[in-house]
Amino acid sequence: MSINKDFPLLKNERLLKAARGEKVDKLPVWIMRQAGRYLPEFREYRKQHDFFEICNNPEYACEVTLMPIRRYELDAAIIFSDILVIPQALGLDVEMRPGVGPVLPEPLTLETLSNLNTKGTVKKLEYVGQAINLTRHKLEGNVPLFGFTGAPWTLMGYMIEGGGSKTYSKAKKWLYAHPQKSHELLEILTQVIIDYLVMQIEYGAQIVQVFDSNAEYLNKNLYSIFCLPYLKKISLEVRKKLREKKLEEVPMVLFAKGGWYCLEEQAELGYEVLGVDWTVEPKYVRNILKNKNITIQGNLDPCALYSSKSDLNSQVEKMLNEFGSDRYIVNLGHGIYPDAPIDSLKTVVDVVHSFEV
Ligand SMILES: Cc1c2[nH]c(c1CCC(=O)O)Cc1[nH]c(c(CCC(=O)O)c1C)Cc1[nH]c(c(CCC(=O)O)c1C)Cc1[nH]c(c(C)c1CCC(=O)O)C2
Repeated sequence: MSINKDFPLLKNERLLKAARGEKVDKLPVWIMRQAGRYLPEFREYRKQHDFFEICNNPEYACEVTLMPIRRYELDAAIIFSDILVIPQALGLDVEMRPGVGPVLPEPLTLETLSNLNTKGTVKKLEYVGQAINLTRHKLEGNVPLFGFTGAPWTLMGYMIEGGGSKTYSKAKKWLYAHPQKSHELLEILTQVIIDYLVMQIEYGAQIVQVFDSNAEYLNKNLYSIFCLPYLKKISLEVRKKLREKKLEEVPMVLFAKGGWYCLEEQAELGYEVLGVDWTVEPKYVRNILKNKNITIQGNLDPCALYSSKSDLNSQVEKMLNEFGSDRYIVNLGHGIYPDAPIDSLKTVVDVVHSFEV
């Protein structure tokens, strides 16, 4: 499959500028899970197509990626896919069950670790690259396009638990009882993630985000042993491989949800942008990261979208004032919920774009 690299000129560089620490005309805003079930047009589309059918088909994935861009003046698109396509490509079955979420009927065990298909894994994910390539063209340069991946620990969690979990105690058991096997798995995932991100960038992703959604179940000690080294390897190796392939570097975002306990350490991993959730105060974040040349992304509580319009207005304004307009990308502190009122998102975007930088 060839890659069409004759890309349209990017007309809105706000988000990439903020990521690189350059001056912006207005604050950039995008929303995690912006292409999702809160959109009536997405729910309609899902009646016709299975979740992974959309992920697998570049034209479907492109169509769904564009839905929020048509409706709102967002400053970035994020390719429609899922973090669990990596476990799938490694040979695990993943089902998306309505009302339940992702289910892996046969979770990974110590015994099946050696059965993972580690050869040609990224080749199997090329359909994501094709979706990115098509979408980058269809966006006509209106906004930049995010690629993304799950972080090693977050993927490990889903693979061992067989889906989401309240405690991630089965996956954490590996960390305490089987540290060697844990490192073996994390290393396998890290290698796939590096090549997966490089592939996405080669196909046209203009910025990439690493989702470590399960950071909140660990602590500084565990995160230092089982996450930080792999996250650093990812940023360093991706950049090295881009240079070797003579591809342009793109900004990298790390979103370690609930990972405030090691924010300072995250700043040393080589990511331009760090995402933070709503449980951490803007002033705390700015203080820890001052003089670190890091852009902050976040952190409105997704539930704030249930507020009245005037309350939502003041909450967003308060957040913008507290973070300040230097090196800041506006987002929620986690993905938008399926029952979020669709007008609330317009309110957020309007407040952000009328904020004087
Ligand atoms: C942990 C995680 C997953 N997937 C993802 C993460 C990291 C972000 C996070 O922490 O929320 C990432 C993801 N998943 C999806 C995107 C698409 C792009 C976007 O709009 O942001 C992205 C960036 C689509 C999706 N991924 C999923 C949906 C909803 C499923 C459906 O349409 O039936 C969408 C639109 C399903 C999914 N996929 C996953 C879960 C836990 C669920 C169930 C929760 C839910 O139902 O909302 C795994």
